[in-house]
Amino acid sequence: MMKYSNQVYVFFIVLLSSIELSFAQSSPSILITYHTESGKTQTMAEAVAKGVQEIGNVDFILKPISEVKTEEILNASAIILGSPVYNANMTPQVQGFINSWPFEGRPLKDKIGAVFVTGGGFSIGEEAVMFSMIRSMMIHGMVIVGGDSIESAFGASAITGEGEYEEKEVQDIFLKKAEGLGRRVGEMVANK
Ligand SMILES: Cc1cc2nc3c(=O)[nH]c(=O)nc-3n(C[C@H](O)[C@H](O)[C@H](O)COP(=O)(O)O)c2cc1C
Repeated sequence: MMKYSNQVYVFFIVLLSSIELSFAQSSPSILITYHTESGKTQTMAEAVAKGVQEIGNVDFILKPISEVKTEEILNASAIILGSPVYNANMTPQVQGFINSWPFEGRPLKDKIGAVFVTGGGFSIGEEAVMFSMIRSMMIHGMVIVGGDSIESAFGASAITGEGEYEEKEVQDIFLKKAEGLGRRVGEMVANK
């Protein structure tokens, strides 16, 4: 009898350690989230996710801001946030989303933050919106990361409605910036 009770004891110890180990080894995750009305910002978000996927061992959640749960914000090692440009501002939905982030005790402090935007035209708000989102992330104590090229230094942006970009899908030149942003954040999270 004594022999069996020792075996049961050992079995439970092994079981508990493996549960503990699997929690300790759970891979870091990135929350990629966005607001979109006509799909352009979602297309950029998908390109960001493609970049993250290129880095193994980093999970990600890709969903619109309206579907994000507070635990997903709290559990993420990095948040990559996208907004269309509305009158040279982030959309009210994105601002409302940031305003809803938990602040007491600064639980977002030291998480990585990165941004992407789509705007109709050149220099009519896209960089201002990136900085506006970055400023809000910094209020939460987040550490900001830009894209992987000089052309995406502050984040990834796409022009969707002016000149040769009018009435077209989001062009490759912009999708590459979004992919590079995802890859860079993915690398940083994987090595954190
Ligand atoms: C109400 C409104 C205001 C806008 N204001 C601007 C603006 O100030 N600057 C700009 O570059 N684009 C502006 N746009 C264009 C959008 O930013 C652009 O079409 C964007 O790619 C839409 O993103 P979505 O397809 O993800 O909804 C505006 C669009 C709307 C509907």
